[in-house]
Amino acid sequence: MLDEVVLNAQPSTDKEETMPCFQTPGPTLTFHNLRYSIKERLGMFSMQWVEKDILKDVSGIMNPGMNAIMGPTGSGKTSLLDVIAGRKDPRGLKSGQVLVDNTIVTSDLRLCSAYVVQNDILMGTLTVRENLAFSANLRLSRKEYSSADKQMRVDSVIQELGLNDCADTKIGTMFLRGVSGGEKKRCSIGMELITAPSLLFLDEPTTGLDANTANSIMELLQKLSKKGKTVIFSIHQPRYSIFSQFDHLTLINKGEITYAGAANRAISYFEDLGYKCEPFNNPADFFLDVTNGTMVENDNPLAVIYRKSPNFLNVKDRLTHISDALDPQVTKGDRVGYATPFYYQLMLVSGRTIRNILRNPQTSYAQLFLNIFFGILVGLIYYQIPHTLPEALQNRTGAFFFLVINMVFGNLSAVELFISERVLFIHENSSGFYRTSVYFLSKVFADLLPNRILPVFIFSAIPYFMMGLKPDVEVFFLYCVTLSMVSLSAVSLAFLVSASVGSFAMANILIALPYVVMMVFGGFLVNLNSMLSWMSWLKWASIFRYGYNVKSLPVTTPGKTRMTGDILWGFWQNQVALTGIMCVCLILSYVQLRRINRWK
Ligand SMILES: Nc1ncnc2c1ncn2[C@@H]1O[C@H](COP(=O)(O)OP(=O)(O)OP(=O)(O)O)[C@@H](O)[C@H]1O
Repeated sequence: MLDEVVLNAQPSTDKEETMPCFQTPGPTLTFHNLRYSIKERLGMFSMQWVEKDILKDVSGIMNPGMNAIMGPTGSGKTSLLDVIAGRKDPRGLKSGQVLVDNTIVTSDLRLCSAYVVQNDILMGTLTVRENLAFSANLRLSRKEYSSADKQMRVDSVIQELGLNDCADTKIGTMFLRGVSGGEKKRCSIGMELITAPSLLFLDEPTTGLDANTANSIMELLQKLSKKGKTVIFSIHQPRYSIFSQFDHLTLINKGEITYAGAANRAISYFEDLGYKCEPFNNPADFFLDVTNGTMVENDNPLAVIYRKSPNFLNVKDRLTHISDALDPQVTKGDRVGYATPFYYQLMLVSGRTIRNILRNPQTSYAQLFLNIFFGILVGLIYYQIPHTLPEALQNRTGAFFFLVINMVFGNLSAVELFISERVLFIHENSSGFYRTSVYFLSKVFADLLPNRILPVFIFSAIPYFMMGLKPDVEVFFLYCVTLSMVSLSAVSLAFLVSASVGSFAMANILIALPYVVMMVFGGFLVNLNSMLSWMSWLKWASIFRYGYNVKSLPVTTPGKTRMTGDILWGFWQNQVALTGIMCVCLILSYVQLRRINRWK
């Protein structure tokens, strides 16, 4: 289904037909008296919090064209961009409003606006065309766009962004060299242009790129702006050729605006204040030097001067007119829904997950190899278990404990399941690609189940026959079911940990703890009846215990081939308990995914 847009089609040559997405005129974005603050702890162990303003009473107007937000490191340019793009936690916004074409904007605008993040977030195992097709299929409504329309949109974006040469090259991963940095950035911009946005936000689009690539990215943005789009971006210290492409410049320092107006009038503004830009000095460097040089402790004299300047008074005047005409009942951004239905999203996201596993199979191979290796090892150690006591009992107990340990600890790799894609999920989910439930179910159906069940069956079969357990299909099946359930419960717990934390180090610590506690309460290392009663309840949560209980099933009893009702009843009780653990972990994982902080 990922191929809903036919991926290898030739780019259309009809210019008029392929460019409709770049014709919509951009809106005017205004922001009034924005004050944004964050809470900081007074000291590392302090219970007291202080509020720190990172945007202080900031107002401005951004028209269609190239709107740059510039300032020194930590000045608040990304924060300003995020607040006006609806990406920053709305709880921090203490006052002010953002309007798009004189209509109040809610933070749900992020679901339907275009925002290119600083670090390109793309699926590395997919090609440029496949990534763009993924965006088109999910973000363009099926009612309004046929497959051919979507394909045409992908082709036109590839053409417009000059991505023809690398359209069928993979983006690249840790193991795979892919497209260049500039091509990756173009592809990230293309992911957003697919929806034909008239308003485009970009966070530091040139950071990490060499001078020529940075220049070509900015030329591309300028081309878009010339077609009427409102392009708003933060940028740190651009070279002159880039600076000269700006239409509007907002200079910010310590959360306050020190200049806002036409970019080509900024030098004369500062020269009027007595700062001289040397003939060969880069204006961007000059502005940062002036800004940094005038800061006196917490005073920001340039911001004070700006607030008295005709530029600011003019902005204020226009903003007052807009405010007066405002209808507070009308908002943009609420009732924003997804462009595609649930089942369709599930097919596309699952398809991408499977494709990603197939193209990046190292972990799956390692998992399979480990299972086969341990299967043979267990089979050799406990080869043809004798039927006489005490060897029969000791070896069978040891063998089953070993099997269950492998089932549980063999799934440690599952903690990376979600962490490795966390940033991608947050970006796509908050940009309105798909629902959280879709992502969660795609992981369960396309990753968790197939990746964990197939190796378990291979692993289980090898030692079963080597150990000389009961040659009975029914018993073998029940034995495999138990080990699969042990594996799935252990994976679900790993998935819960993976969904709850953002770093591998934390996840490894958090998963090791319950696994070890469960092992202790598994019934092999300690007699559970002789334990302190207030501790012994932990046995009910032990995956090891329920898995280990299977040991009574496949015993070769000469002359007795059927299982008694008691044994079967005990067997199903264990399966119900394992299913319960699995379901609880999966439900909690889903809750954790929903709780992830999507704000910047
Ligand atoms: N969520 C947050 N939590 C804590 N501090 C924050 C948060 N967001 C922003 N800040 C602080 O606000 C200030 C402005 O940050 P911001 O990222 O907007 O600056 P910037 O100008 O974009 O810097 P840079 O060029 O280094 O990216 C910084 O001191 C930063 O530490």
